[in-house]
Amino acid sequence: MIRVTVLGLGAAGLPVALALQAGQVPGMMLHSVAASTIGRAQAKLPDVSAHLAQDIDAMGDLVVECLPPAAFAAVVGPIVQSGRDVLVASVGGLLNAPEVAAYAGQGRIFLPSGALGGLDGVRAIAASGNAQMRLASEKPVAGFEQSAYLTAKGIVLADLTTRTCLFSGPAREGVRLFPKNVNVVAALSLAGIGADDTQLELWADPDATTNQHKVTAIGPAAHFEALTINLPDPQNPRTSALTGFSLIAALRNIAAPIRFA
Ligand SMILES: NC(=O)C1=CN([C@@H]2O[C@H](COP(=O)(O)OP(=O)(O)OC[C@H]3O[C@@H](n4cnc5c(N)ncnc54)[C@H](OP(=O)(O)O)[C@@H]3O)[C@@H](O)[C@H]2O)C=CC1
Ligand SMILES: O=C([O-])CC(=O)C(=O)O
Repeated sequence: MIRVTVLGLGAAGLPVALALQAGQVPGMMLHSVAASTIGRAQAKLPDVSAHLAQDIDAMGDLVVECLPPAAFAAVVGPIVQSGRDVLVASVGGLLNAPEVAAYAGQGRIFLPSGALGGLDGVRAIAASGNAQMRLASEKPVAGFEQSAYLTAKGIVLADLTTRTCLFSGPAREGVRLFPKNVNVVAALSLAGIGADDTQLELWADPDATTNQHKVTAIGPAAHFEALTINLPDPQNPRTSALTGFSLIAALRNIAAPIRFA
């Protein structure tokens, strides 16, 4: 059995821990969990060993990272360095903290599709060369946080009455400015043609009730579009409910003798 540690028990991490606990990932078992404090982790999962996210010795063979982006680099780098494999929800962390990616090889880093559909087609189109890729993402206003960048652009989220473009530009810049919102474009970039050549448009819509992500990938062999319409997690509207299921699907794939690749 592969022993799994889940770091972060919010919208993404809690469903993963519960699925492991319920035996829904063949070949894997829930070993331990972490939240912002040991007490908060124990309150959510009283029967599971809880520790801090920095306590590497307490972790199992495979770690599922579901932390806020700000915690990513300091926590994930040393875990990968310790030789453990990590399935990462905060995919944008790999762009914002490239030193973490440099440790891959000591332990492996697995990337899920997260709240996005279509990365299989994206990878094939990227392999065909000469591709163009872009993502248009749209969320309810409650899915965003006011930031210095938005204020400098004259955008006050609380005042928005119409669908508004918050950002248009290269994925790398979008991930830097909106680390909690566009892990999806980080995943698209890493699966496809890279964060400098992938384009992002980010929209906030006061009337929206779903998080929508539309991938467009154009290559010499195929033209591909994938629209994912996600329901937001009820507790955390920034995060789509599909994210946790994508992590569960990724764990099943990692454990399976016959895998998608
Ligand atoms: N790849 C993708 O497509 C997507 C990725 N994401 C990303 O996934 C990550 C997790 O998102 P989500 O589940 O929505 O986040 P939440 O805010 O819902 O949950 C975060 C969890 O991390 C815990 N936490 C906070 N700080 C620490 C710390 N220092 N050590 C240990 N635990 C800590 C919190 O603890 P407590 O419960 O005590 O508050 C909480 O359980 C984020 O980076 C998010 O941007 C999100 C959506 C899609
Ligand atoms: O959950 C979503 O729809 C997308 C998201 O927050 C992210 O990619 O960071």
